[in-house]
Amino acid sequence: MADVSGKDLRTAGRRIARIAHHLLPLATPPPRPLPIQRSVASANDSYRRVHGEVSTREATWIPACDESGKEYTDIIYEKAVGEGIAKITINRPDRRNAFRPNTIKELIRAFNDARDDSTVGVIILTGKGNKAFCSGGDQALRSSDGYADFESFGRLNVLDLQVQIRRLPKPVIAMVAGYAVGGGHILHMVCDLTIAADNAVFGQTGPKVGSFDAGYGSSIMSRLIGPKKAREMWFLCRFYDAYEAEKMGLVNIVVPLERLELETLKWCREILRNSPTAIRVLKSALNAVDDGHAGLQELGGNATLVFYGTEEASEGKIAYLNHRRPDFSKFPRRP
Ligand SMILES: CC(C)(COP(=O)(O)OP(=O)(O)OC[C@H]1O[C@@H](n2cnc3c(N)ncnc32)[C@H](O)[C@@H]1OP(=O)(O)O)[C@@H](O)C(=O)NCCC(=O)NCCSC(=O)c1cc(O)c2ccccc2c1O
Repeated sequence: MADVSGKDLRTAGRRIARIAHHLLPLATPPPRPLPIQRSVASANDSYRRVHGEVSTREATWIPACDESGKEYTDIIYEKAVGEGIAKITINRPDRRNAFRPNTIKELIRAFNDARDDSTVGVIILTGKGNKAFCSGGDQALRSSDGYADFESFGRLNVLDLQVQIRRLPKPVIAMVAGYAVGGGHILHMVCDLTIAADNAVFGQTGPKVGSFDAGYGSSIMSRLIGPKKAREMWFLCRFYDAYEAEKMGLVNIVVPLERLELETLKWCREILRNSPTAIRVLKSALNAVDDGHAGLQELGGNATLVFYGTEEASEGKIAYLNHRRPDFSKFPRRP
């Protein structure tokens, strides 16, 4: 039997007592919990003491571009100075920010840039002006095979954009003033969060104008608001105000129009205080089931990405490069 000193026994005793304290039912009844409101408030207070207030000041936006160096005509792409926030604005206000294929191509370029820019942690998607976030596909350009602007064939390239937003490893926040309808409503739904102004209006119009989105536009909506409400929204094509949308779970918060950007910035800054890797993995985890194999692939890719940073993964690579057997013996096989 191994030698066990009195000190070892005392240390073990203290450890057992500490663990038991967490596991056993308490002999005396626990103190009554604080009313929920007060305990949340005091938790928030202590968070604030350590981290400080989240700033609600305006951002300084500067124009951004992507590596193609091409000008944008249908969108405005900006980054906030020193903040890690990118803002992408659909800029066709005279058409209620309806998108044409070129708009989508520009959006895809800007989102790609924001994804690859490691100084960017959160992306805001919005529409120019207060009347609309986006009114969907430009119906004047609709042809028998999609939407066509400068080309002789049609496209439904907004579907690529939807997938891009879902897979983008950074939170995308829809900042909605005015109408988010048709394909514009689907765009806000595929974003991670939606901050709505009190003048926001949400709805599908497809069946009214001879269209439908049977992809994310249906499945994600059903997830967000439930199958019955999703049927109501698609079959009746009614519009809903911001508060109804909030009640349905379509939006995270409704704020006065004049506070829309400041509130959105506050949410961005609060997210940016948190671990980017945790957020990245959580976004893919939250999408994984709904996105099927593609969702698992995204989540799995994140696991590999994190694993590559470990000594265990490096051992495999170094052994290969040095033409020797890898020695994984020192790495724990955790329970
Ligand atoms: C959004 C509105 C409710 C706003 O009404 P309001 O009264 O405020 O403004 P006006 O109606 O006067 O509009 C001002 C001006 O903008 C033009 N406009 C607005 N929206 C569009 C649009 N989507 N396309 C083209 N033009 C638009 C409007 O004509 C006016 O111009 P004037 O020259 O006449 O002054 C209201 O505008 C509205 O209901 N808009 C239409 C909404 C709509 O039906 N959108 C299309 C749904 S289908 C879709 O988006 C879609 C796109 C895809 O890429 C898909 C891909 C794959 C599957 C499905 C897809 C899909 O369904």
